[in-house]
Amino acid sequence: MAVPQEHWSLPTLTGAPSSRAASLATPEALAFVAELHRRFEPERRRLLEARRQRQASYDAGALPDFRADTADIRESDWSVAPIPAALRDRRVEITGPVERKMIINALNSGARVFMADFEDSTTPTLANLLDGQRNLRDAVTGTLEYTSPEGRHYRVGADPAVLVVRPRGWHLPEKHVEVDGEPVAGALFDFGLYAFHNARDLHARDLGPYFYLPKLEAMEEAALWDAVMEHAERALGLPLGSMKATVLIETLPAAFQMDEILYALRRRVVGLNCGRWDYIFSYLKTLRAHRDRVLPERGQVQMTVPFLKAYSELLIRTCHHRGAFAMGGMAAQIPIKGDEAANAAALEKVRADKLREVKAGHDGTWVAHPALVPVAKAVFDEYMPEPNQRDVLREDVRVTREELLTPCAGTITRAGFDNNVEVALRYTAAWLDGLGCVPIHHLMEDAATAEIARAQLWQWLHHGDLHFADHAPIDFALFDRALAAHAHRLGESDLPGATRADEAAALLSALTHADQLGDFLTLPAYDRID
Ligand SMILES: CC(=O)SCCNC(=O)CCNC(=O)[C@H](O)C(C)(C)COP(=O)(O)OP(=O)(O)OC[C@H]1O[C@@H](n2cnc3c(N)ncnc32)[C@H](O)[C@@H]1OP(=O)(O)O
Ligand SMILES: O=CC(=O)O
Ligand SMILES: [Mg+2]
Repeated sequence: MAVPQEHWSLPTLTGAPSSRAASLATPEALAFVAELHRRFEPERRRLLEARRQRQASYDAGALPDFRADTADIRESDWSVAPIPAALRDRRVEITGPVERKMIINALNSGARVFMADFEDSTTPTLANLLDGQRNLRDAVTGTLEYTSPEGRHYRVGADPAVLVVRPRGWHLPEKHVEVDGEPVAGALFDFGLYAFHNARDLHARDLGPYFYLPKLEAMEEAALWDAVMEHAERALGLPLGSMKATVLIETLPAAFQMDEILYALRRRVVGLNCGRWDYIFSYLKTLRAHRDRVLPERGQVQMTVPFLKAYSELLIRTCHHRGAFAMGGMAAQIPIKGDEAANAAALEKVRADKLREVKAGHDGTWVAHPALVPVAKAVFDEYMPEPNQRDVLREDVRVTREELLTPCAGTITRAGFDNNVEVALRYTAAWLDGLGCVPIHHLMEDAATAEIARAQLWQWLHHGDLHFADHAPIDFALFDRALAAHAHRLGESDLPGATRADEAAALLSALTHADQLGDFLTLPAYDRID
């Protein structure tokens, strides 16, 4: 409930970040965040409630569809605003958490863009968030340097990647900052602090500020971001539309509203991105009650399967018809040290993924590691000699509702089940320990990929009648045994999260045994940090 203005209190920050980091949470910056909260929190809550209602209808048997009330947006002729020069060539974008050394490495990686991530790859401890904001501020002012414990010195070189920041999604609270007795939204905290400190400097240099917007489910959620940015532009004295956004299409409901999301943000949107991992998670979550739409184990759900191919092609067609960029996504493979053959095979998988993307018409792609920049760049340089390929309209693409909703064929193996248990556990434990992205069996695992593992386990166990490829039933006893074994092994190891193994196992057990699939792993996990 809105608090009357005469009772407004000053925002409070709890917790004990380092003084250097806390120097960014100034009274003025927090007042800026508080103003965002007071203006936009009611609408954020309304939109989260709309998500719950839509999900209830899917649980009752309905299926997502293109909206009747927005047909005119899909059918009429309009384009997004002109793209700023700094973002006209986005062939390779590197992503990573907002950790100091990694930011420097990412900016120096040779990628055109660096997406600094407060979402899938960052655990939102107060220290991570404020250190991250500090690091980004230093990057913007050109003072970002780092000396490692081994004495290696890092500084940003000439021609760094263009900085794009991904704040948290609409669903996450920021419990360390309260306004009128309520926690602010994580999204508004991340966006607000970054914009407050950096927007004017970046704008003065024609470098932004630029944002990636995660996990949207409807055009109204995009419209809320547009209103937030408009307010911030006015408050900071920037021209309207100067804050630019690229939107991840990484939920199943959003795939039915690509035109609408572009339209809602048309003053400032630069493109859409195929956030494949959250998209698969969202497919599982949205259709969790639909026994006929269960997916095979996650290793078999590749971008080449029909429902994912349809989603990526629809994204390319939609973006290019509106003058926007159609960004590809993240291959999960990362370099493998000490095994040349395995490393070559991993790089070849990345190369094949990028080749598929550039040939389909994507204007650029994501990589998770600096060593993958040259791999992706070589493919895009060869097949996309111009800065982008927005002129490839993909008129041939016609995607139906059923194509987006039809699951791919495949199986569930015991190894796939066990891998889901291991990844969900190890990732959750690392996340609780403050590490939001970790390598597991030579794959990048972050909040999105771990959610797939967790959601699959829930779905396979709760349908109750599913079997492994060898016909053995999938049951809770097996899950409990696998979880206990992995928790023991992790606890005995020196892997990330080892000290949080039991806590992570208890959380996963509760989430997996619960009658309802929890919306996000990171929500109950957030109660266990700081
Ligand atoms: C689904 C999605 O949302 S995808 C987007 C979110 N996910 C990400 O952004 C993934 C980012 N990637 C990472 O976090 C890491 O690459 C990991 C965790 C997967 C692997 O990390 P590591 O095992 O530490 O990698 P590795 O040891 O090979 O690193 C070698 C060097 O590259 C650096 N590096 C690795 N990944 C990155 C990155 N994404 N950005 C910048 N530098 C990086 C390391 O800091 C290290 O630097 P150093 O040699 O100066 O010490
Ligand atoms: O954010 C990206 C994804 O794949 O999820
Ligand atoms: Mg994601």
